[in-house]
Amino acid sequence: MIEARGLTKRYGTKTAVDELTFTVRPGIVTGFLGPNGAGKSTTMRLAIGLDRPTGGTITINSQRYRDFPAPLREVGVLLEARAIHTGRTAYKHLLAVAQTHGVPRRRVDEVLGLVGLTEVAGKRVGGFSLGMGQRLGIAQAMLGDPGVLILDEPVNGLDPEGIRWIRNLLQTLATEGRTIFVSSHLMSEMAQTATHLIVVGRGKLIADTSVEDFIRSASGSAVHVRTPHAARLTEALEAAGAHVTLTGTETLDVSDWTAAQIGDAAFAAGVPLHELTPRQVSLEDAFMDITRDAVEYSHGQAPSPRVPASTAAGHADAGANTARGQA
Ligand SMILES: Nc1ncnc2c1ncn2[C@@H]1O[C@H](COP(=O)(O)OP(=O)(O)OP(=O)(O)O)[C@@H](O)[C@H]1O
Repeated sequence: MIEARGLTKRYGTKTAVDELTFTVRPGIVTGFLGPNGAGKSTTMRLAIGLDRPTGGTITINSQRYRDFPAPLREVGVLLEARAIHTGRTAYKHLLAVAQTHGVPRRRVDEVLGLVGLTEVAGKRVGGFSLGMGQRLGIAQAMLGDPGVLILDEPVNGLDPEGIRWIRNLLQTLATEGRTIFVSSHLMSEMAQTATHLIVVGRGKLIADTSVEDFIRSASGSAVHVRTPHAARLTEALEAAGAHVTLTGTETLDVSDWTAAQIGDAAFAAGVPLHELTPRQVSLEDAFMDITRDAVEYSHGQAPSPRVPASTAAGHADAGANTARGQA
């Protein structure tokens, strides 16, 4: 279990992590999602003691990382930028790490087998492809057979086969009861790997939700309606139980009703319609929508008018602990 409570990290005037509170539970893969610069790497670095928080705490199994007598046995870590001695063979590299942490030699063979590198164990790491390098990084993280894994963008730059492999491995390791915390800036990737999502933007918590809830709300449809009598139609639809968002003087969005139902209700209320357009929202769109403010801020652009599609309403429903209001 990983627990962040009011976790804050400032670099000068820059707040990289801003009062983050979340819990990463064992037995499932938890995705840590956010656009570039959202504070994911910083949070992970704080978790493993590579940096000290300006405020708040982050603990692993109720302890700070630096208080573990044998951290390798508690937490396996794969950070984005890895420093590996490229002249060494994969076997020698892992053996060197194992020996400095009191891990028996046979465990090196085990982790090489686990990540499918047994055949190339005698090859120099310098000649490894990106995918092989990632496998080696994961082998190293697994050396101490830790109950917690923290992986920063492990599928970055991998081919589809490599992505599928990591995905299956993480799910298997989670099923064994481990805590798996894995960052990414791609929603579609996380949707297929993780069970739970923690979404950050500009260092703040945006959503803490199950992937299932996120998908259910994001893929819900909305219908865009234009009518010269928007207020009257809203009243009629709401009286009939529809969820309506007025988006302009003549426009509204209706979620969870079909275009036919809305058309019939408008006809019954004697309201003319000028437009009736169903909209489907993709997962990636939903993610872009909830992190849009954070991305715009980091690019220094003025906020554009929000497209009030079903994602906005969907997001509000998406998580048990949706925290957009604080962002
Ligand atoms: N050592 C540092 N000094 C100053 N600013 C930093 C430092 N480390 C990170 N930052 C800033 O903190 C913010 C969060 O960075 P971080 O690398 O944690 O984000 P991220 O979500 O991991 O992004 P990415 O996906 O691009 O790696 C960024 O604006 C970054 O420029």
